[in-house]
Amino acid sequence: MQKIKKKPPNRHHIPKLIENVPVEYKDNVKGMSLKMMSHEAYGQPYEWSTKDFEMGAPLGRGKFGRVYLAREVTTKYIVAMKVMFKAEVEKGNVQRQVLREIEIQSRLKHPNILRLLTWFHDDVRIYLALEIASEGELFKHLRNNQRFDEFRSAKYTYQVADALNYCHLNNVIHRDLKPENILLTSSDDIKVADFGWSAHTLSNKRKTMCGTIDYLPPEMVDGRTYNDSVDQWCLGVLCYEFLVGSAPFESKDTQKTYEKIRRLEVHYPSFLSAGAKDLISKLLRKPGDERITLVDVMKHPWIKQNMKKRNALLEERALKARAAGASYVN
Ligand SMILES: Nc1ncnc2c1ncn2[C@@H]1O[C@H](COP(=O)(O)OP(=O)(O)OP(=O)(O)O)[C@@H](O)[C@H]1O
Repeated sequence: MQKIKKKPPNRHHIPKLIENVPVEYKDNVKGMSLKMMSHEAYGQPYEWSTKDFEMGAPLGRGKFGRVYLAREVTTKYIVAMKVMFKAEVEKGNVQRQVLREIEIQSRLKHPNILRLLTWFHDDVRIYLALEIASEGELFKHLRNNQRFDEFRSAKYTYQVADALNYCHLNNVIHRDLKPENILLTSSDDIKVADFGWSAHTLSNKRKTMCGTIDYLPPEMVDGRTYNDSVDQWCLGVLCYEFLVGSAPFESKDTQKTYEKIRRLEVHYPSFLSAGAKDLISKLLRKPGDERITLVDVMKHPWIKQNMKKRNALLEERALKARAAGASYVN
């Protein structure tokens, strides 16, 4: 059978592209789309290089990379540019993980997964042009707030479940979910990041940092084989940490943490609602096949009720702000 080649969108597609864009943003999105379509790189093979980007302020620093705000010269499109030194990558013996991060992250296209827009390298460095998540690490927000309320936790849990479900449908297991690997956008939406680092991060951090073993599922603690249900376990730990402010198996002593995980020793504080407890306990099951599916997480009554209440609350606030003549943005 002949393969039908999908044509990239062109100017005639603009009305369709901006169909669902809120009226106040239509002109901006239209302008940006036109600029992108007239770019030399549009729909063509193109060799990106540092010449295409103006580098701005630093956004953060990882083990092997520094991340900067950057702007594509022609379109003025803002990205987060992760710059890694080849020598450091080689010294850390993480070439495979970098390739994996590039390979996985550039093919996953989901609203709650951080997009790798393009990448290139020179003799010394590797550059990853990533979608911007201007609110940075979720971890920072969690520590600033101590814990999130149920509305916020339910929304984030839903978005992470949606992202993971998409990964699993595409045969990708994240394996290293934790608030440090989740970024937040200016519209308070989740972007799951850090793909391809899991194997490295776990084996490395297990020795060096106690914190990261808190998310290990029992099958990994015991060195048994595992499948994608490890991500459901991690989602249970994450949802607990959103609501309580610390991970359920956290302990000063590594061995104690392992023991708590093995014994499924979870303390549910009294302020947790019955619905939240129900969802977390359905994710934190020792046998992987007993863990609630990600689709059922998204349909769980606690998630649905809280998302509904949150939307109603936001609408009410927006209406009040509009009535007061102020513009309300969330
Ligand atoms: N797309 C992005 N948008 C905004 N800020 C970002 C983005 N990507 C990374 N950052 C910021 O840069 C920091 C470092 O990111 P990076 O991915 O290098 O680090 P990491 O995940 O901590 O490191 P590693 O992958 O080496 O374990 C992040 O903690 C975050 O604050």
